[in-house]
Amino acid sequence: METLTAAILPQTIRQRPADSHKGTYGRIVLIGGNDNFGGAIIMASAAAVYSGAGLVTTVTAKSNQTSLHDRVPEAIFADITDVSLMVSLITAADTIVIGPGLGTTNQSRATLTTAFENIQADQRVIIDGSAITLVATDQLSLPTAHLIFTPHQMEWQRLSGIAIADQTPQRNRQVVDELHGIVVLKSHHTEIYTATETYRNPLGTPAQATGGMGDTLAGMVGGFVAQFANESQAVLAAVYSHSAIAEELATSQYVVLPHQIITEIPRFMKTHSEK
Ligand SMILES: NC(=O)C1=CN([C@@H]2O[C@H](COP(=O)(O)OP(=O)(O)OC[C@H]3O[C@@H](n4cnc5c(N)ncnc54)[C@H](O)[C@@H]3O)[C@@H](O)[C@H]2O)[C@@H](O)CC1
Ligand SMILES: Nc1ncnc2c1ncn2[C@@H]1O[C@H](COP(=O)(O)OP(=O)(O)O)[C@@H](O)[C@H]1O
Ligand SMILES: [Mg+2]
Repeated sequence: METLTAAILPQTIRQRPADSHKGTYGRIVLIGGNDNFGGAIIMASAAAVYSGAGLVTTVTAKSNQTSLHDRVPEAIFADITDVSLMVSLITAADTIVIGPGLGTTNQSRATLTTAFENIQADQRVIIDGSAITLVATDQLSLPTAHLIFTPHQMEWQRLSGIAIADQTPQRNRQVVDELHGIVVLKSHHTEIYTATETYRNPLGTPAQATGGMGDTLAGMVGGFVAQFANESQAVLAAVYSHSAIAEELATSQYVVLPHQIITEIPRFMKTHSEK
């Protein structure tokens, strides 16, 4: 297992060409946030915007519209019950993040199934939170695409069938190979399984143990893969940045809140970008 270092940052976070525009930096659609979990998709959306994604659309419950626009005016809102709109947004996207706050009701299941049916092979898809739980409990068939799963240990137990105590790199790798995607297995020592390598994130702090921290990471992963060509590097750089920012804040804070990490992303990326 390789240990991630800060070297991943300038390798991944490139200088922006002068003749670029928002279309250069990815069209990303985030799907999730029921009436109760609106905060999850708002944090994910904000993280994608602050990571530099070019155009961000959030497909969520109507009850979240005002809060979304208040917190993240850069994001476009779409009503999650408007199925034909969601399908057209998915069709036009480069990157899709699905699951933060989606919930596990019949409505959540219908949204996930429709999304999966309309995903295309060249798209990058981050599957997080409730979407992982639904794939596991309903044994949904996965779309053919560039899949990136971001489970915490309990979600990985549901998806892989491996009990938390038995989640060794060897056992995890067998399931990762069957999933045909990148897996970010989140814990106090997050591991990232790419097609060929396994990495350990040396950073992170218990100050991060608060709801919404993973929703924020899902949005960052989405924002990074939407912009940076090398998908594995983009995932590694997002994971590293999320924890590095948290560690910086934790030097003077007992707890680090997800929205505080989000606010710091543009400064952190500038400091650690390609020189
Ligand atoms: N403000 C919001 O709207 C929030 C919404 N959330 C959403 O709530 C839905 C359910 O997700 P949850 O993760 O809360 O619930 P889950 O039921 O999927 O997982 C939480 C359970 O897993 C256990 N667990 C074991 N190892 C863990 C580990 N390493 N990290 C985290 N938990 C571990 C916890 O103790 C807890 O019992 C998701 O869609 C998620 O996105 C949460 O992110 C919390 C914040
Ligand atoms: N003790 C800890 N040390 C380091 N990182 C942690 C710790 N606790 C939580 N985290 C990080 O916080 C995030 C939690 O993700 P998750 O459980 O999905 O949160 P949520 O779904 O509430 O947003 C992960 O990135 C995890 O690595
Ligand atoms: Mg989560």
